[in-house]
Amino acid sequence: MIEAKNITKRYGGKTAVNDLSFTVEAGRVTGFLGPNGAGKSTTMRLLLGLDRPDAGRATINGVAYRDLAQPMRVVGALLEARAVHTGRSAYDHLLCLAQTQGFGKRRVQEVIEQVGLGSVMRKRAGGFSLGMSQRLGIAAALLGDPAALILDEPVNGLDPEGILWIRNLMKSLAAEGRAVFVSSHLMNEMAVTADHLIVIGRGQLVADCSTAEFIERSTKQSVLVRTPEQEKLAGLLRAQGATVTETEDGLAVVGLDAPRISELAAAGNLALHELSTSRGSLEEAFMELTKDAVEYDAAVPTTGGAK
Ligand SMILES: Nc1ncnc2c1ncn2[C@@H]1O[C@H](COP(=O)(O)OP(=O)(O)OP(=O)(O)O)[C@@H](O)[C@H]1O
Repeated sequence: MIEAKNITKRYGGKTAVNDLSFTVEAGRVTGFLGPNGAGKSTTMRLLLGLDRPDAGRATINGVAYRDLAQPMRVVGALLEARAVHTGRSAYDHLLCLAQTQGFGKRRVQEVIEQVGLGSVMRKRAGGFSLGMSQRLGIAAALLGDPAALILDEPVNGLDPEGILWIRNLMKSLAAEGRAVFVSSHLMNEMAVTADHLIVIGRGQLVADCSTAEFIERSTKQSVLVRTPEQEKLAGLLRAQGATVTETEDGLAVVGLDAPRISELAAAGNLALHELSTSRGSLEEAFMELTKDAVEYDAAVPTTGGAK
């Protein structure tokens, strides 16, 4: 379990992370979302002991990273895949890392196979594509068979095949009982990958809830209605408290669901030519939510995790 308790980090006059608390539970993928500059990388660096918080405490399985006797056995991290730039082969790079922690050649071979780099393991890692570098970075993170993983924007710059691969890997690592904490600024990607979401804006917590709950609460449902009697129906629906907008496609109705609209139309003897329900874009909801962290601080559920 990864835990941040009231962590704050300032750089000069800039507060990058502001009194942030959350828990990343084992056995699920927790998405860490926020627009660029929200403080995601800083938070991950604080969790990994690469920076010291000005206030608060970050722990992994109850212990601060710097106090872990064998950190790679507890938490694996992918921060900057390109940081792997090296003249060494992928195999030698991993072997060096492994030896610092007392892992053998067999473990190196295992993680190489796990990330699909078997055929290129003798090639110079410096010449790897971004996708291959990401795989190598993940192999390094997995070396110690850690209970927790911290991955900063692992899908950035990857092709669709690479994105799918990382998505499935994260899910399977969580299914094995690990705590998987993954940052992204892409809401749609996290919606299909994460079980739980922690959303920050301007260094502050904006939401901490299940992905399903986030989607349910954040996107407005609207119903498109086509009828030859547009004005009459619009009047009927407004009288029931719905917000009705006349668009080129028909009436866009918010505040009443499709069954209720059809009942009201039937009662009013009005024909319906189309009735379809849609949800607003998740990406739009996310941008709206994070555009002003303070304004939206209390607007979204913070169930489970925020302590
Ligand atoms: N070493 C530093 N010195 C000064 N300011 C910093 C430093 N590191 C981060 N910041 C500032 O802190 C804020 C949070 O940055 P951070 O990189 O954590 O955000 P992020 O959510 O990871 O964004 P991105 O997705 O763009 O990486 C930004 O305003 C950034 O400019």
